[in-house]
Amino acid sequence: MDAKDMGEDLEKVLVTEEEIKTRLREMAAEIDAAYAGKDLLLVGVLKGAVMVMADLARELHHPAETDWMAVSSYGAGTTSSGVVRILKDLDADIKDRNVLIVEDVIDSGLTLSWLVGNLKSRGPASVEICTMVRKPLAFSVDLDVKYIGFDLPNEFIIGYGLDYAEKYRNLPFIGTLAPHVYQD
Ligand SMILES: O=P(O)(O)OC[C@H]1O[C@H](OP(=O)(O)OP(=O)(O)O)[C@H](O)[C@@H]1O
Ligand code: HPA
Repeated sequence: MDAKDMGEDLEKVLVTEEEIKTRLREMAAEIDAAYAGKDLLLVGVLKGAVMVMADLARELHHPAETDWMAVSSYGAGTTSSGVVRILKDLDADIKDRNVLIVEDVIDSGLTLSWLVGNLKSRGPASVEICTMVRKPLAFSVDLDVKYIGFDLPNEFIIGYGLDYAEKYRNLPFIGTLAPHVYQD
């Protein structure tokens, strides 16, 4: 799917496919340097992080392992409920392991603050966060985010894993939707 398939539904492109690729390469280089000679487990948060995980993992030289969690924090709408439930837990035991959480977006920060607390309670050697997008609301939450693709304004975004009612995850760029889509 691409911009031309969106017709009138696309408002604007905020981050192009090329910009995402370039930034991912830079982030992968930082992660390679930080974890050189160390164990590394990438933990993707389903479903949004699928694209970031797939592309980031392939940019890494590190033989990192991957695992997945599914948590529910958003319903079908566009605001966080703040209530987080584990829908699918990790397969791996993370005791004494270096965990790097991979996310598509940190918005209110509620999902990640809960997840970091949950993972830290399992006795890992370290827990860090890598996200493609961070939004300004997350500044009000005490979250140390080591690797950030892009800081974007407080608008609802779609593409590159990010959905509106499960659609538009398969866009190669990050953008916003025309207002009529929400009203239809
Ligand atoms: O910082 P927050 O306000 O908590 O929002 C961030 C969370 O919201 C999105 O997931 P979502 O619940 O939409 O599920 P999805 O990844 O399956 O789309 C995103 O992938 C993060 O996990
Ligand atoms: O802006 C967003 N878009 C899609 N999913 C999201 N989950 C949190 N914020 C967003």
